[in-house]
Amino acid sequence: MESTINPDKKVVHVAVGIIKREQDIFICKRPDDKHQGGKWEFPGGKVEKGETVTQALQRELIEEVDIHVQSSSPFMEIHHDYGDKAVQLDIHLVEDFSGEPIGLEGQQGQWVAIDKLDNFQFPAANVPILAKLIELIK
Ligand SMILES: Nc1nc2c([nH]c(=O)n2[C@H]2C[C@H](O)[C@@H](COP(=O)(O)OP(=O)(O)OP(=O)(O)O)O2)c(=O)[nH]1
Ligand SMILES: [Mg+2]
Repeated sequence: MESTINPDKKVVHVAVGIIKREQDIFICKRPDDKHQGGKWEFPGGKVEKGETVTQALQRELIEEVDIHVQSSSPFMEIHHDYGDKAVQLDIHLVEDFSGEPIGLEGQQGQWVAIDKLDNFQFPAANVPILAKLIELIK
C-alpha cells in the first residue's frame, strides 16, 4: 500500500506570472488533456534544469502568451499536493512587459478585473492567490 506521507515525492517547480495591467489580470484556460485541465490559470510552466525562476517565467510567457517580461516581483509561493501531483508554485507579479498577451498555444485567454476573478474556476492551489489579489484592490 502506498503511504500518504511521502517525503520523497517529486515536487514540480512551476514559475507562474500574474500579468497585471491596472485592475485587470490576464488568465488562460488550461487545455482539457493537461493536469488540472479545463480550469483557468495564471500563465506559466515548469522551471527547467539550469534555469532560474525568472528565466523560466520569461521563457514560458513568451511561449504561452507572446509577451516579453521586462521585470517582475515575487508575489507568493504555494506548495500544494493534488495527490496525483505535488507542485511548488513560484508566483511573480508581472506589470512591466512588452507585447499584448494572447493564447499562443490555442488556449483561451482574457483580461479579467480582479474583483471578477472568482467567477472563474481555478486549480485548488490558487485559492490564496485570489485572496491576495483581492487585498490589492481593497
Ligand atoms: N501555470 C500554472 N500552473 C498552475 C497554476 N495553478 C496550479 O495548480 N498549476 C499547476 C498545474 C500543473 O500541474 C502545473 C503547471 O504545469 P504546466 O502544465 O503549466 O507546465 P508546462 O507549461 O511546463 O507544461 P508542459 O508544456 O511541460 O506540458 O502547475 C496556475 O495558476 N498556473
Ligand atoms: Mg504551462
